[in-house]
Amino acid sequence: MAKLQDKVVVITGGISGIGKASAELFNKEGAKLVLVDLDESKGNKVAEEFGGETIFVQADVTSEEDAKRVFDKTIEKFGRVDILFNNAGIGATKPTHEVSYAEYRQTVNVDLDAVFLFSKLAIDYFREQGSGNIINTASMYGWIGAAGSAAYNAAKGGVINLTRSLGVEYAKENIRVNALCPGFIDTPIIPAEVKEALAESTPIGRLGTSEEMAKAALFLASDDSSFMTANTLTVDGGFTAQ
Ligand SMILES: NC(=O)C1=CN([C@@H]2O[C@H](COP(=O)(O)OP(=O)(O)OC[C@H]3O[C@@H](n4cnc5c(N)ncnc54)[C@H](O)[C@@H]3O)[C@@H](O)[C@H]2O)C=CC1
Ligand SMILES: CC(=O)C(C)=O
Repeated sequence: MAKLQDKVVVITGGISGIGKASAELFNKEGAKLVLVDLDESKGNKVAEEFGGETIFVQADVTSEEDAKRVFDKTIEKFGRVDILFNNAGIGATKPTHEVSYAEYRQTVNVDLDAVFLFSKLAIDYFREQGSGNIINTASMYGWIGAAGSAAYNAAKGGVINLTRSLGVEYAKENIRVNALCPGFIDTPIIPAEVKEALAESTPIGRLGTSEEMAKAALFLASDDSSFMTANTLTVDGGFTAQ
C-alpha cells in the first residue's frame, strides 16, 4: 500500500530542491499535490510532469491574500487538505553589519512568518476535518550559531519552536506538527563556490541530497511517524554533533 494514498498535500517551495524531490516521492506514494511557488511557467511545467493529480498555484508565501488563494484552489480541486509542507525558504549569507533592516525583515518574513500564516490557515481546515499534519522545513542552523546568516538562523530557530508550540497546542485534535532540520544539502540555495568547503565541514564528507531529505519528509508525512509530534528530525550528516 502506498504511504500517502489519496492524501492531499500542499508543498510550498515545491518546484525546486528539497520541495521538488519531496513532491516526486509523495507523488509516487499516491499523494495529490498542490505545488506552491513564485515562478508560474516553471511551476506549470513541473505540475505537468507529475500528471493529473497535481496542480501548481503561483503564490508568494508572505502574502495573506495569496495564501488564502492557495487553500481555496486546493479545496476547489480536491475538496480537502491533509498535509501542509511549509518548505519555501530563502538563504541569507552576509555579515550582519552589512544587512539592512529591510533585508532582515524579508528573511524572517519568508522563512518564519509565512510558516505561521500557512499553518494557521491549514489548521482551520484540519480542525473541521478532525485530522491534519504539518511539516516545516527548519534547518540545523535553527539549532546552532553560524556567522553570516543571523537573520536566517533566527528565523529557523523560530520555526523549530513554532513547530513545538503548534504541535503541543493541537495534539488532542489529531493534528501533528513536526520540523525537518536539514544540514547542508546540494540545492540552488547553496552558492556553488562554498559547496566544497561545506562538504568538507560535514562529518560524512559530502553534501546531502534533496532525495535524502524527501525520504525524511515522507517519514514525517506518513503514518510511519504516527506517535511523533511537536518534534524535530535533524538530518545533517553529523554536523551538529561536532
Ligand atoms: N539546501 C540546504 O542546505 C538547506 C535548506 N534548508 C531549507 O530547505 C527549504 C528548501 O530549500 P532548498 O530546496 O534548499 O532551496 P531551493 O532554492 O531549491 O528551494 C526553495 C524554493 O522556495 C521558493 N520560494 C522562495 N521564496 C518564496 C516565496 N516568497 N513564495 C513562494 N516560494 C518561495 C523558491 O522559489 C524555491 O523554489 C528552505 O526552507 C531552506 O531554508 C534548510 C537547511 C539546509
Ligand atoms: C541553507 C543552509 O545552509 C542551511 C544550513 O540552512
